[in-house]
Amino acid sequence: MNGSAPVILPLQPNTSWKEARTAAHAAARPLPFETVPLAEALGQTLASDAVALQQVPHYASSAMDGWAVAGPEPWTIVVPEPEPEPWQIHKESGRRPLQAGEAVSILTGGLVPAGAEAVLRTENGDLTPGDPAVLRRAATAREDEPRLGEHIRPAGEEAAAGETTITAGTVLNPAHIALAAVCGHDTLPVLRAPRVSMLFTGDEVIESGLPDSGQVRDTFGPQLPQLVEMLGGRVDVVQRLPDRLDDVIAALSTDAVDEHSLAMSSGDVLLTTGGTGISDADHLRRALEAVDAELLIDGIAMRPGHPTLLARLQDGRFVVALPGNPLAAMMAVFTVLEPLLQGLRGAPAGKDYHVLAGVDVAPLPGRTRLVPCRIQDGRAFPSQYFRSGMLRGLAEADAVMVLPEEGCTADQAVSALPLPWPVQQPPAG
Ligand SMILES: Nc1nc2c(c(=O)[nH]1)N[C@H]1C(S)=C(S)[C@@H](COP(=O)(O)OP(=O)(O)OC[C@H]3O[C@@H](n4cnc5c(N)ncnc54)[C@H](O)[C@@H]3O)O[C@H]1N2
Ligand code: MOO
Repeated sequence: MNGSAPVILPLQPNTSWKEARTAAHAAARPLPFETVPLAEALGQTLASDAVALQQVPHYASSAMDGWAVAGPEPWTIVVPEPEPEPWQIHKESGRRPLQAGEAVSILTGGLVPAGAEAVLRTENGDLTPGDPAVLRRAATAREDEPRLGEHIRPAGEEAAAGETTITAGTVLNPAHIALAAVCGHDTLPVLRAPRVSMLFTGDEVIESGLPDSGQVRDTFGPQLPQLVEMLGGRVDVVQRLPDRLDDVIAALSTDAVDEHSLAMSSGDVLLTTGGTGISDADHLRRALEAVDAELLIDGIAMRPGHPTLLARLQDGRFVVALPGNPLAAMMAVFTVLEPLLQGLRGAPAGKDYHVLAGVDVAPLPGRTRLVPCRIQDGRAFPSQYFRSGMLRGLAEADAVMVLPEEGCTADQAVSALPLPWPVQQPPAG
C-alpha cells in the first residue's frame, strides 16, 4: 500500500438529523449589510429598523368622493380659487379654511381643507345648482350623517413621524416593501444575500435528450440554481467538473490554479453535487482533505442523503456537498443548505412543524427518514416513491415527514418540513 495515499474510512455518519440542522444554522454568521432599492429588497433581511420618515398618512385625506363640509346643513358650495386641476386635488391650494355652512367638492384621497369637519359621500348629498350651489343631505343619508370626522383619514393615524414600522431582522415580504414606500423610503439596508457558487460533478450526466444505459439526465442544472434563489441565495457561478481529483481540488482551492477554480467567484457558499461517496471515483472527501477544509458535518444519520457534508475552507467559504442521488440531494438541501443560508441571512432557524401520521411506519435503527408525503384529511401519508433516486414522491408532496428511527404509529404527531415552493396543502403548524 502506498503510504502517501489518503486513507478514506467507511462512512459512519455520527451527526443526527436534528444536530445537522442546528449545526448548519449555527455555523453561519450574518453577512454585512448593503443598501438596495426597494424593488430589490424582497426576501432580504432588514438590517436595521425602518421608521416612518414622516407621519403616515402625511395629510388628512378623504376616504370617499363627495364634499368636505363644516357645520350643519345646508352648505353653500365653495369653489376654490383657482379651481384645482384633477391632479392637484391632493395639493395644498392656498384655500382659506372652510367656514361653518360651507362645503367643497372632494375626491377620494383628496386633501381635506382646514375647517372641514366631515365628508358627505356623493350618493348621500343633494346638490341644488345655482350661484352659489347649495348642498343638503339626501334622503338616502343616515340620520346622523355625516358624523364628526366621518370619511376623513386623519394624518398620522397609521404611524407618527419617526415611529418604527418594520423591525430589524424581518425577512421582507411584498407588504413590507409597500409599507416602506409609504413610509418614504427609496432604499433599505438589507443583509447581503449569500452568494452561492455551484459545482456539478458526474461524467455520466448529460444535459439534454434521452440518456443511454449508464448515463443519467441532469436533474440539478435545470432547478437547483432557482431553488437556491427561492431559499434566499444569489447564484454566482454554475460550473460542471470532470470526475478527476485534481480538478475537484482545483475547484475548491483558495488559489486560482486552473480553469476549474472557483476562487475568484466570490461565493460565500460552494454547493457541490455528487462525489460524496467513498469509491475511487468520488473525490469530494479527498479534495476537502487536500485543501485542509474543516469538516463541520461529515455525514448525517438520515436516509436518504447520509453522505452529505458541510465544510469550511481556509478562506471562510462554506462547502455544502450534496449526494448525487436526486432525492438525497434535495433532502440534503433542506437539512443543511437551507439552515446555513438562513444563518447567513441573519434569519432565525426554521420553525418546527408537525403532522399527524396517517399510517404506521416501522423503525429504522440509527436513521432519521425524510419521506415526501401527501396530506389528506389532516393526516400525512408517506409516498411510495421515497428512494434516493426517485423524484415522483417529492414532486407530488405537500411536505416532507421527518420520521424518527423508532418509526411511528398512525395518528402520532411527527416532525415535518414544509416545502419552499407553493403546495396544495401546507402542513399544520
Ligand atoms: N459502498 C457504498 N456505496 C454507497 C454508499 C455507501 O455508504 N457505501 N452510499 C450510497 C448513497 S446513500 C449515496 S447517496 C451515494 C452518494 O453518491 P455520491 O454523492 O458519491 O454521488 P455519485 O456517486 O456521483 O452519484 C450517485 C448517483 O447519482 C447520480 N447523479 C449524479 N449527478 C446527477 C445529476 N446531476 N442528475 C441526476 N443524477 C445524478 C449518479 O449518476 C449516481 O447514480 O452513494 C451510494 N453508494
Ligand atoms: O443516503 Mo443515499 O443519500 O440513500 O441516497
